Amino acid sequence: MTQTVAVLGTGKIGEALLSGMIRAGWPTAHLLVTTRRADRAEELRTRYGVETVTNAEAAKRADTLILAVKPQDMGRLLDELGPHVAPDRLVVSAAAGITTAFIEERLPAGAPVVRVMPNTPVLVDEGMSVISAGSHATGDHLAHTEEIFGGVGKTLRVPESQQDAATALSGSGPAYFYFLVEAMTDAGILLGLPRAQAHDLIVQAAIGAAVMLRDSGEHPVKLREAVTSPAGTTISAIRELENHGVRAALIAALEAARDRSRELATGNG
Ligand SMILES: NC(=O)C1=CN([C@@H]2O[C@H](COP(=O)(O)OP(=O)(O)OC[C@H]3O[C@@H](n4cnc5c(N)ncnc54)[C@H](OP(=O)(O)O)[C@@H]3O)[C@@H](O)[C@H]2O)C=CC1
Ligand SMILES: O=C(O)[C@@H]1CCC=N1
Repeated sequence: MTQTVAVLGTGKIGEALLSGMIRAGWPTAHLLVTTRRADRAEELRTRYGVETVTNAEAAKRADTLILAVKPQDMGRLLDELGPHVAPDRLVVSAAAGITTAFIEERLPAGAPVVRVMPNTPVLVDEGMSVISAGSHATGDHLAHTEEIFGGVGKTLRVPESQQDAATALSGSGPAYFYFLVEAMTDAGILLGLPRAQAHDLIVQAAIGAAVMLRDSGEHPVKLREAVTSPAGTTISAIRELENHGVRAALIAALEAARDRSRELATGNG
């Protein structure tokens, strides 16, 4: 029997997941969504043909509840949900920083909780979802979570102690690549190329590089060396990247993201 899944807080990541589940063949009759605003509910009904309900109704009717509100809204949502969640319901949180312990404290004793950090490429079925079990979640709960998120990309199980780091790398990860593309497109403008052409060149270089990274099995250093001819163009660029501390900047940036995820654990932000 198909289980019913509810997405609570259907914003950017909630909608990305919802659309992916529908693409993966999840029957819309077994999907529920909740929103804070009526106009957003209307938009989702029209776009996906899914039923929109209150959080309390979702808690009563769905077998699995996916919480996709901001970390700062999680405490309030759980206060509203807590009394309506039966102990056999699986609660999956996609919120950055929020621990399974934070959620468990606000649900009936023994409720199974799974923490997941997805990323926006779930929209194109190339997501990465990092999954950790709370203290009452079983192998079956993890497998069910993988079934949902595996339909829109890869999944990886990690101990919850690694979730803040995973959030810094893969939850936020796409943003760093968009930032690089934006900056490199600006460089193309400086070098005199039309913006559209600069954009296309950089995006195709990014796609080509990403596919080679994924499919060649080669270490990134090897792939970079193959581009870097003696006394050539690439090494001149690499020297500037090193001179400007780009490697150190990336390490510091991801450390800051990891620290911010830890701060969000309190739900106060
Ligand atoms: N964006 C991303 O790339 C990723 C985000 N996440 C996590 O996903 C969560 C959501 O992020 P994101 O989608 O970007 O944020 P959004 O603000 O786009 O989505 C959150 C949605 O939840 C709604 N909401 C808030 N409170 C309630 C409530 N009580 N009942 C129903 N709906 C509610 C908000 O409504 P309203 O519009 O009225 O505010 C909003 O539409 C965050 O916890 C984030 O850490 C995880 C991985 C990646
Ligand atoms: O920026 C954020 O907090 C969310 C979590 C990971 C990606 N976006």
